[in-house]
Amino acid sequence: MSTERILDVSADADALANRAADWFVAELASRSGPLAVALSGGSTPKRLYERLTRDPWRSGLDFSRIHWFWGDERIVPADDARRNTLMAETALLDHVPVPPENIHVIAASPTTPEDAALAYEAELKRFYGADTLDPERPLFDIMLLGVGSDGHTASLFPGKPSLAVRNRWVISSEPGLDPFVPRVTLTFPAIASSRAVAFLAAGADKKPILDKVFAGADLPSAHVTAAGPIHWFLDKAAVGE
Ligand SMILES: O=C1O[C@H](COP(=O)(O)O)[C@@H](O)[C@H](O)[C@H]1O
Repeated sequence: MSTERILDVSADADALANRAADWFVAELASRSGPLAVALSGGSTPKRLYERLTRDPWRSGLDFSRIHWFWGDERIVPADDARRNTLMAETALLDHVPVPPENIHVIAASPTTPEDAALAYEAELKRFYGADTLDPERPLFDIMLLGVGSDGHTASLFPGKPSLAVRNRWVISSEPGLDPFVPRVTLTFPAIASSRAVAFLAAGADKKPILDKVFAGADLPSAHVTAAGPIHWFLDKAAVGE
């Protein structure tokens, strides 16, 4: 299991999105067979998603092979602007030739968070073809993550019992930060079953929490592991001079 960090610092959020898009396409190009990507919500990945609808990135992706999942979701109605799915559809999935069966959405309300989590775990197990994660065969090819101002990632919030869950792939979780709506999140073991993880964080408001993460603070985003290195796509404002 890798905890190696690779830092990639760009001039600004637009340059960061270009770097992350180059990396995303190159990562998937090196793999054969069906591909699994877990998307995150948040402001920074939106720019990456928009890049992937345009060349040169778009023509570098074989959309028939890519399956799209989410690392976490807000359990609100499907048309609620707080849905991570809605953001990814609007920025990316509505504009590219994705077979509908390749989009694996976490259920919206009125499904309860626990039912949504159980159904998503079953969906992931069906896709993976087993009930147990094999460290030699990661579930995801790419896992995209963000870091909140409190150090949370996906919907794994500091101090919450969800951080200790090892026997589930997907759970319902309580928010520790706005928006205070019920959430569903992958657990640490499911996130760790990724060939490559990329965190995206831009802007000066991320600097205080990134300073803590890189100083080794006990925060969810600092505890992510993966089969391969953990890439951090950042901009200069987020790291300071
Ligand atoms: O609530 C969430 O926040 C994190 C971080 O988002 P950001 O806008 O501060 O970058 C995000 O990664 C997660 O998917 C989302 O549900």
